[in-house]
Amino acid sequence: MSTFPSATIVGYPRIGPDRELKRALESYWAGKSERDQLQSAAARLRLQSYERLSDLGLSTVEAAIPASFSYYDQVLDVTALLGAIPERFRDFDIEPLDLYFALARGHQGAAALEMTKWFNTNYHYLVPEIDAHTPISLTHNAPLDLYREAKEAGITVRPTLVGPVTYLLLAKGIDGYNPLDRLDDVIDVYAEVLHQLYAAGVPWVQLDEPGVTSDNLGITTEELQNVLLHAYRRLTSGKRPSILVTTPYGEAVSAIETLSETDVEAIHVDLVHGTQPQTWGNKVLVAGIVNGRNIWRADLSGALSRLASLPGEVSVASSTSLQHVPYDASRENWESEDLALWTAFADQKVAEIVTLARGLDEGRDAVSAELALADAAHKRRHEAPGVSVKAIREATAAVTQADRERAPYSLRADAQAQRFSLPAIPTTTIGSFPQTPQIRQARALHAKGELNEDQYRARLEDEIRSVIALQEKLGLDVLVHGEPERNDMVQYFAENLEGFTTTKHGWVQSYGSRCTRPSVLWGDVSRSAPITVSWSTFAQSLTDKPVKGMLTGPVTILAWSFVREDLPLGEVADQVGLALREEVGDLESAGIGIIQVDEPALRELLPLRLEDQQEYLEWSIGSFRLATSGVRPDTQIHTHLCYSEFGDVISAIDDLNADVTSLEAARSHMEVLPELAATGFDRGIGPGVYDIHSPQIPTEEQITELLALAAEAVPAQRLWSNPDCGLKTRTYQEVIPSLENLVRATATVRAQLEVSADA
Ligand SMILES: Nc1nc2c(c(=O)[nH]1)N[C@@H](CNc1ccc(C(=O)N[C@@H](CCC(=O)N[C@@H](CCC(=O)N[C@@H](CCC(=O)O)C(=O)O)C(=O)O)C(=O)O)cc1)CN2
Ligand code: MET
Ligand SMILES: [Zn+2]
Repeated sequence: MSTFPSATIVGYPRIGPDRELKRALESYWAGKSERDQLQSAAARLRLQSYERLSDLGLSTVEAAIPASFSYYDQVLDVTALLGAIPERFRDFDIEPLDLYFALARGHQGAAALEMTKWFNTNYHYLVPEIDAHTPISLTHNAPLDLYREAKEAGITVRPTLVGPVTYLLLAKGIDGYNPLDRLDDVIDVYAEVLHQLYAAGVPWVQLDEPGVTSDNLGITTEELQNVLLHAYRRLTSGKRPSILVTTPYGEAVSAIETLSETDVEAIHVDLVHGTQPQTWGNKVLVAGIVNGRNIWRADLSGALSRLASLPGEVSVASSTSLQHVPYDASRENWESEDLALWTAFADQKVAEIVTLARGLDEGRDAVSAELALADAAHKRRHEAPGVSVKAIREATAAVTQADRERAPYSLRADAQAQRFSLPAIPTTTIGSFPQTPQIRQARALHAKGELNEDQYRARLEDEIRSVIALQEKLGLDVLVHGEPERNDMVQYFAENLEGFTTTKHGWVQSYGSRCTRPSVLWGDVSRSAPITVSWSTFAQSLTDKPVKGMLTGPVTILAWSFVREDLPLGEVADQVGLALREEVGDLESAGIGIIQVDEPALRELLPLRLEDQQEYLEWSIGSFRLATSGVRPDTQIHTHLCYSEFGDVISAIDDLNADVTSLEAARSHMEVLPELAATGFDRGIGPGVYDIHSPQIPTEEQITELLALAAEAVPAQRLWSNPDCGLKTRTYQEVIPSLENLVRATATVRAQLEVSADA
């Protein structure tokens, strides 16, 4: 076995410091550039990343640098490697890279693979579809290509793949099939890949097994143990490079003990989100001590003490891949010196890891300057203005259970029915309308000072006028203003609340070419002025139909931001909840009768371990209720959740106590409705009747079929008709015919119900 480097990372961002990969991908997809242009842009990006990591101190000779590139998604990469292509894609005569994109984005009527959240992050992977007949055999050893490409540039990288167990745990079995039944076929391919890597002289390979940290994947600890033993005994039996298995995102003690009974050479542990195992045999322990999920400067002194207490051969690493954080904090123009001092993005984290490795090797004194700086940053957090604001602390301390309660639902339902007199199965949308290039451009000009406040506002009001006119023409029942003023549903609120800051270059990949700039929640949160009221009242002034007020909920604001770690999350959530409660109150006072508070990330933040879930649900639901319970009975509160897999939070949907809940449901054919009914849920529900993630326009028949299915599970008085999610990523060309079909289909189902009621 060759030695393992003393410092490494689990993975590095790949979208490019200036989103070069995003631009190259979107240009290629739009037919504006050739495949080889995309491929050379990607190669440039990879080599630049390796050089950067080497400048930051990772070894170029010891396999310290992971080859963690992906064109779209690391799980899809394995699907491509295995050739595990669902039948609907098998007859296309297209190049492998185009087939890869077809799986991600759909192609000529073949629906894309489903996309879902990667563990408890805002990154999405493409769900493999595996059944007894899925072809599984090595297509092309892409990890080997990456190794050779780097080798030519004089750098020994560590090929990195999602491990076989996690791959199958994340896969979807067709018709109840258990994907793990194909474990041996998958291992055959991995073994072949490893053998080829070995033959090419690759010293180390990394297999990521985050699946072992989750209780939500339908496997018992015991079964997992057997599967791991079987997989890694087989994988280590042939000729192969040394193997590092990583276990990021959570608690992995028992899996690590199991892995230590196999012949893998190194095991990674997430020491930030999990606990330290008792034993890891004679393996190299790759200690994930620098947090890959946040952007706060590490407590180097504490980390070094902890590392020094670990017996055996230890390598210093990130807790997870750094793909969840932006590249470089030094590029930001921070609004205070404190923020500059407190923050560390991927590059700063690599430097921290290198520092810790040096401290471990040469002793504390060798890194005393770095330790002192980190200590000073932590000390400063306690004193800095805005970190602890007395009035805000008093307000959250004064919250009572009564602040989280509304009048009984029956009373609300009557008051609302009188106030709004909506038809059966009211039609609505989830909030955003297409973010056109013109809107984005106006925002960019406004940011540069080339459009003043009034000019920018005037453009957005024009947009709202046209969105309202369109909805009236379509015949929708409850309208929205379309959210044109928002760059992002979280960032927009962060820009308008105290206690947050936002970044200019802090892009993080969310899925494919789509990125977000997570906001930074560093201080106590409060609202200094109304945020959305003028937009909502402007929109309402244009129509007699109700226009929904539109807010993002506390849990989602937290989930999609980098949150301070010196206060319990539940308390931070209540601060945000109180700020939103003021906004809800102002919307109500301004005559907005329906207010939607989106919580698409409620499921995402659900802890991976069962034992932690109850506490989470208490504070998360509590903060939503705090935000929404201050209103009159005749004010209708809506919420919106996406990303199916509601199973684990199904009772939480009821506990939110919203009057109307819209849910993603189209791709899963309304499966959620009977589950929800079983919990006793009896309020308004809008199961999505078409999938907005696909560019394909749903037909009237398709929508009618889904809505009729929904009408079997939910009485018409409580059923709503809406798309699965917001329309911001779509074009008007797609949106207009889709909504026309939605309105027609709804009319058809209403008529069917009347006929059967008369009969
Ligand atoms: N935070 C967050 N997480 C989420 C979602 C979400 O909406 N927000 N939705 C779910 C799915 N994830 C998504 C993530 C990103 C996007 C998305 O559309 N991202 C846009 C960027 C959105 C944005 O921040 N736009 C800004 C900045 C846009 C921009 O790139 N501006 C140009 C300049 C303007 C121009 O000339 O076009 C630039 O900076 O170069 C704006 O509109 O103001 C993208 O990648 O393209 C959609 C869904 C789950 N997680
Ligand atoms: C990711 S959930 C999106 C909800 C938001 N109101 C929208 O329509 O875009
Ligand atoms: Zn949504």
